[in-house]
Amino acid sequence: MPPSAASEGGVAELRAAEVASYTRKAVDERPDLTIVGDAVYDAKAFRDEHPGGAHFVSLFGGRDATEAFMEYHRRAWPKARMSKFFVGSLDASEKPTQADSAYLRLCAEVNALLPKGSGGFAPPSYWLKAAALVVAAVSIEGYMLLRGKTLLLSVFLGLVFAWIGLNIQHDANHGALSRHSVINYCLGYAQDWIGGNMVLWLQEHVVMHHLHTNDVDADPDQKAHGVLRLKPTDGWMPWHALQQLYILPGEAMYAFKLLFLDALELLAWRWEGEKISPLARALFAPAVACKLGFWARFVALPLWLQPTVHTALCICATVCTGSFYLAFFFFISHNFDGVGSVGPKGSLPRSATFVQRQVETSSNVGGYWLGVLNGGLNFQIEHHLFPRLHHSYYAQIAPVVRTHIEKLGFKYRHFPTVGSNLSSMLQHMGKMGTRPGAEKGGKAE
Ligand code: HEM
Repeated sequence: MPPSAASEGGVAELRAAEVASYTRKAVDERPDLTIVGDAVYDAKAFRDEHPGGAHFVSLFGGRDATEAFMEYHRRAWPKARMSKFFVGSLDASEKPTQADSAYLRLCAEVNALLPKGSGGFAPPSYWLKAAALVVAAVSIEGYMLLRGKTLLLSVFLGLVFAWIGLNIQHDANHGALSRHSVINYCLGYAQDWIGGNMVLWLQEHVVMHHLHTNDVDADPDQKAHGVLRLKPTDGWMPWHALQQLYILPGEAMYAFKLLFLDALELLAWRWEGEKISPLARALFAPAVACKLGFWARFVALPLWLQPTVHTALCICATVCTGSFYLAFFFFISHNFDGVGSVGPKGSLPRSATFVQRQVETSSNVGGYWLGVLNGGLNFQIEHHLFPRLHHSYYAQIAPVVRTHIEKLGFKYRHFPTVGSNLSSMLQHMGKMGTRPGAEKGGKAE
């Protein structure tokens, strides 16, 4: 018996009629399905009707999308409207993910602050900034191809790449630029233009990092493979005692992983050991083509035109500058003294509410103008709470968010300057780098 599309009770009626029930493991093996709350939906059928674009739904094929829906739409799941895609219920042995009612109340407050009819998408003035960045990137790169590279321009190009990452690709790949999904989708490829990869970024950032921020097992940004010790659950190695010294140069070196090693992850269709949903496989061929295109355009062509060590150094200068700038700002916003970590032995249990998990694992720094430069990502708390809200609104909503969060009794960290945030990050790295027990004269782990 199909559920009544018009009634909120449709799912309950179906359940009474003994609909199929799925364990989480069964859904994990069925990328065409997705879980929302206590119900299972046909993601493959729904994705082409998704107003935000098929790729976002595809990436959640085989996963639980309860919190993804909540944070990307700022409202409760439209159960009745989705009843035609309902295929069964979550098995009674499983605990359904609950929507966070305090978060939904905050969403209503924030939605009321947005300009009428904007939907929280980019205001017209934003497009001038985006156009200026694209023109700058293309002109500098074109000029250097024709006239030869200089180290200074190469470093500046790296900064422009980073600003494109922060101001264009980031919003586009969170679906926050335009209500027209095709615009977000196309501009999402700005990530490939600057040397990254859109599909890997979506998996790493949208699917994993945003929903599992600072989770000791699930946040890919917290996996440092022994190079760094970021949280108390990581094992200690002697070189961690020096991690405050090598963290900053390491952020520049991260470029080489993004540019080259990521290709291996792409070919294996996974990120940090976590599979990318097979439902999103249509993104594979464009991703490989873009990667090859970047190597041809940015590495092979300049070296073919001017095969010198200087050209190679200039290429490295651009990618290392871009990598440093991006990694620096992301790193200080989730790694600072007193930051929360989620999961067993973390400071927050996974059962903590969505709001608490997002707010206590992130921090803000600076104010409006840093937001203009960095695509609002200095307002990391607002960004983590509302990733599909265009960054130009973050400074405006921040005071309301802060009041709401503090009323809930959660910690809201806002560093006044980049220097104070940096020093807190180094303090955190120093604490994590100290041999566990050493400060009390105890034994190492
Ligand atoms: C992860 C990134 C996602 C983005 C950027 C995104 C974006 C959007 C946008 C722009 C809309 C139309 C405007 C709106 O209704 O707010 C929309 C609607 C919708 N999306 Fe998504 N979406 C995402 C993920 C998902 C997922 C994972 C699901 C569920 C499997 C989902 C289910 C829906 C539904 C059901 C609607 C229609 C809502 C309604 O009419 O009330 N979305 N989405």
